[in-house]
Amino acid sequence: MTKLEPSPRNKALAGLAHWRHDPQRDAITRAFTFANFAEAFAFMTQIALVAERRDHHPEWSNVYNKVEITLTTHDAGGLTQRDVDLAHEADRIFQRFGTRK
Ligand SMILES: C[C@H](O)[C@H](O)[C@H]1CNC2=NC(N)=NC(=O)C2=N1
Repeated sequence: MTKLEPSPRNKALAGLAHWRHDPQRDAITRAFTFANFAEAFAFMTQIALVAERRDHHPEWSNVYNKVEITLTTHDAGGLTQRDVDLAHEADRIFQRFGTRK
């Protein structure tokens, strides 16, 4: 998997409104907020299963009801389609949590 060139990358970023791109690392980050820790951890569990199935894993942190996810492809040294796909999957999973504040 090769790094996305600027033009396709910017096109992909336009479809990921809640994610911010760090050009230094060529990584994308989004913070997710939930009603409580149980919801946040349930979200993480679902992401973890997808990540393991795809062999593509997030950098993330959790503080109580917040989960911050950073996606980049370590093998490629930057953003690839795998990150874009996982970001969309995270957005889709998040939509199923109706209890967020
Ligand atoms: C050996 C294994 O397939 C690789 O190390 C995978 C695992 N998960 C990964 N996850 C991410 N985000 N980037 C990678 O380059 C990556 N590589």
